[in-house]
Amino acid sequence: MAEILTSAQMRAVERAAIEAGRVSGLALMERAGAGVVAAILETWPALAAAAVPPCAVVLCGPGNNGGDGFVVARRLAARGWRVATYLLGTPERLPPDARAAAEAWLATPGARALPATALAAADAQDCRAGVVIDALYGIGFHPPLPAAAAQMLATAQEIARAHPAGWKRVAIDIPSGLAADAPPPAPLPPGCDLVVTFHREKPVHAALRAQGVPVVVADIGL
Ligand SMILES: NC(=O)C1=CN([C@@H]2O[C@H](COP(=O)(O)OP(=O)(O)OC[C@H]3O[C@@H](n4cnc5c(N)ncnc54)[C@H](O)[C@@H]3O)[C@@H](O)[C@H]2O)[C@H](O)CC1
Ligand SMILES: [K+]
Repeated sequence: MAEILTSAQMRAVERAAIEAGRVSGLALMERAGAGVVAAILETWPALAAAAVPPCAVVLCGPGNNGGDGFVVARRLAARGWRVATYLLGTPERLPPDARAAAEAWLATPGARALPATALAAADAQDCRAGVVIDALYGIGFHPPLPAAAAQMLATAQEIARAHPAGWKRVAIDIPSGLAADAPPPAPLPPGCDLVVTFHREKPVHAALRAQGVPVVVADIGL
């Protein structure tokens, strides 16, 4: 049974690797984003093989979880997907690694990088298959969930419900609104179809799996 790390232990592992010069925060973010994309394509091969490029709606939060979302957006767009990101906050206030990831995404030709207030379920009605990606909050989250974030997650559920056969809901690291180090409330808030975390599971993941939520642990070289 792989060990479970608390959020503080995870940060310590990350910090030690960065301070030892083995890796940068931005490289970890890039590996995290690549791990999320790999998990999506392995979980739903039909999306990878779709004749019509799938869509991705990426909800990006104010921190490095949001930064992971920008890496995922850029990598899916590079595979020909139709991608739009919605940022809760402003690029200027992102932490450095997330800002760099946002700028790399913004430099992508045709990148649709929108504010959170622009998110509407109608955005995706002409797209029959894709993923809604929750990159709002990860291990840095402490309840309660801000109303603006809750509204984005509710819209994401509407998008996925519009084409239930084709749209999947993916949470980066942790479904936003849940604390990393505590068991989630029962019943869970509106679900997600896949959670992709990094390096090791945190306490919340064991409980999510016990409630039937698939959890993939992506190796990010730590
Ligand atoms: N740990 C690793 O090895 C890696 C982590 N990555 C990703 O980074 C996030 C953690 O990022 P962080 O910036 O610390 O926090 P979040 O993005 O989870 O949260 C953003 C920000 O939001 C603020 N906040 C927290 N709770 C609330 C609240 N209730 N209301 C409003 N605002 C809130 C708080 O200030 C946070 O800083 C991790 O999950 C991974 O996705 C790396 O990319 C890869 C390696
Ligand atoms: K998340």
